[in-house]
Amino acid sequence: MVVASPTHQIHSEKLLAIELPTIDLSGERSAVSSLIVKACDEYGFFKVKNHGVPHDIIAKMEKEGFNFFAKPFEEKQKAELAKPFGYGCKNIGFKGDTGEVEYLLLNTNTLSVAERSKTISTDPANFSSAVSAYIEAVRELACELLDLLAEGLWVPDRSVFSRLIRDVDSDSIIRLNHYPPMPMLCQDKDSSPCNQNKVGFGEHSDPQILTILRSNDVGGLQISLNDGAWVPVTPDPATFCVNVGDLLQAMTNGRFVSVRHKALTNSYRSRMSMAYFAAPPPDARITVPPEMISPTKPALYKPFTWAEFKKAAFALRLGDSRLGLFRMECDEQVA
Ligand SMILES: C=C1C[C@]23C[C@@]1(O)CC[C@H]2[C@@]12CC[C@H](O)[C@@](C)(C(=O)O1)[C@H]2[C@@H]3C(=O)O
Ligand SMILES: O=C(O)CCC(=O)C(=O)O
Ligand SMILES: [Fe+2]
Repeated sequence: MVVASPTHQIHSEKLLAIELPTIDLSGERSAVSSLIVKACDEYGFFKVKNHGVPHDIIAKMEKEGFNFFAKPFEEKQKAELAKPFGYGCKNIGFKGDTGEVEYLLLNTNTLSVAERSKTISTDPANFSSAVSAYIEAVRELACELLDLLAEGLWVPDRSVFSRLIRDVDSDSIIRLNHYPPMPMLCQDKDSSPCNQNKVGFGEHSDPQILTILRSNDVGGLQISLNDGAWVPVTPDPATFCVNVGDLLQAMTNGRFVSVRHKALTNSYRSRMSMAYFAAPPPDARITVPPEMISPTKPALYKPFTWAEFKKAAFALRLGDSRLGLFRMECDEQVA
């Protein structure tokens, strides 16, 4: 993991101005797989370009997202479905977390998208086809990245991770977040500068295997380094931002870390992000490839299913750490 270097500090904001690695997926395969492993080792976050997701598919999805969030609140509320799916505003999860965000959370199953579209759009067929095309393309990207990761880790079973996402019963989800512009907070007129953006989506790690995120050209995403410093991620609509989730941390026996991140609002401009959370089927057992366990690196986590992990995750607050409950030495009852 990266440690904050004082030379990178912007003193007035106490933020670091370092850039995440951007990996060109059109490069030579073994070089690309090594770079991805390096980025996961060092940051847990990286960007990808030449990712193969067609521009028109992204543009259609973004248009549907912006159209939806531009509707009057009463209209959007019609898409409030069984929690956690559907439209949500300010409330995140079941445990009282809040933020300056509104969102649409959908299961990625094609039939489910088609059904949900009826309450989301006045042109459900169009909405459904845009979302399904985006999900399919981003799922392919997630699978390719997971295969490259397995290759870079020298795991002989190259589809050990991607198989879980390709499964028809995969529990992957898609989330569209909209952060309306929010004037900055001024805490103390006389002493401190007015430089505090409001929290849109509070500090957390993503519970799934891998997250593939993109946003419009408005900044807001920040990631936490292991010394507690926050690093803003420069928005770049030409790339996808990829991050390790809790399950990938478990499946690499703690080698890759599911890095905590948060999203702040912008003072002047609307920000929209679209996140694909790649997850296995509920009954999938989360195991570590045998090559990643040795007498010097004994298994860190107890075996568990995604359903068990998800149940534990959704019973916790947004910022709580969940993997700790599944560590070998933890005696707490989690099932
Ligand atoms: C407070 C919560 C919201 C969340 C479920 C949880 O109990 C803890 C994890 C949260 C998170 C973060 C990443 C994704 O945005 C999300 C959909 C997920 O799978 O885990 C959210 C959950 C949510 O918003 O329901
Ligand atoms: O909006 C963002 O950039 C981050 C959103 C996020 O972390 C999430 O939806 O889990
Ligand atoms: Fe997240």
